[in-house]
Amino acid sequence: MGIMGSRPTGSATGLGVHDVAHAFGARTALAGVSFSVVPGVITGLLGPNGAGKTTLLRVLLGVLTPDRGTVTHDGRAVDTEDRRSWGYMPQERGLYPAMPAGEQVVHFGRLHGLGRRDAVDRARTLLDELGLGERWSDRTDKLSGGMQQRLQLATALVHGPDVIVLDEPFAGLDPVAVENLSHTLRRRAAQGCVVLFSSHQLDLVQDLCEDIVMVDHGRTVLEGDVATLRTATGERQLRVLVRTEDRSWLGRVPGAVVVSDDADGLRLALSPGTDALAVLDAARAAGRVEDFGLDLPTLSHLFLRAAGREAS
Ligand SMILES: Nc1ncnc2c1ncn2[C@@H]1O[C@H](COP(=O)(O)OP(=O)(O)OP(=O)(O)O)[C@@H](O)[C@H]1O
Repeated sequence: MGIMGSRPTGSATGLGVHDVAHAFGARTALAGVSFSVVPGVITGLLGPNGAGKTTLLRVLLGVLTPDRGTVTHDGRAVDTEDRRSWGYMPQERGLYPAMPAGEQVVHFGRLHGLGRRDAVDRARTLLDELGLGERWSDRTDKLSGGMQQRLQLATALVHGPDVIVLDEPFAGLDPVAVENLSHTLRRRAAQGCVVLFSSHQLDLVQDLCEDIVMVDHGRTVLEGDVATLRTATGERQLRVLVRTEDRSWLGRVPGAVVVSDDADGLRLALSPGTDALAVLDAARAAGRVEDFGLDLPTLSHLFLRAAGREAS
């Protein structure tokens, strides 16, 4: 049983995944996963390679029929018609290499039934939003990998879907592109869209996700509101750069354990209930403190804990 955050699950609005299980031959990819994605709340489906994320997204999209379980939208079982209106960005690229970037987006808009003028307007707005406005006329295969990824996203968003599902959208992107894509997803969520994406890069997406579903070996190990999950442990880490070789002051602060001690300073794990300011005062009494900060546990840390992999 995983640890659950504060947001109520099983809500009738948004997407619902109910007890989905699937095996490929003898290999169990999903062992009964349930969660919901609330409109307006960016939700990350997180887990290591092979956890079952892509399999789950394929079930959501109806590409794969699971051995067991159902998918609902606003409390109703989803059908092909519903899914056709969604925006989906698969992990593998599906763009026409020789087609110019802008035309590619227009083409997908037309497939969704948009008139040409409307499709062109939306494509222009989207390429500008994704930082590809200057590349409208360039052949798709002349764009960099990260640009093609953003173009793929544009093709998934051109028809203005209210359900957006993305498989590893951040893989291979540089920090600027990550920020750009994050901004686009935040905007869609703020407009009330359902936004679900998968990632194995937990710490890269921890500031973007509001809700998470963490899976491991086809099971949910952690689920809920990120802020609640990160604060709930009561653990903190204190970074302190103190100008002294003396470490004897550490003996006077119970509840602080040294995690690392290097050029960046000391990193101390504070057990729940430890007064971080008292620890900082002890450091200041020992020497000049040039920098300090208090961090919550990272999503990787929470994953390792929840999945019982701390020792590895
Ligand atoms: N078509 C398939 N045939 C056989 N086994 C499969 C197939 N697709 C996935 N699997 C297996 O199911 C499990 C889950 O795979 P899945 O691709 O869903 O993981 P993932 O979480 O998306 O991983 P990654 O982060 O590496 O993309 C793995 O053990 C994988 O080998």
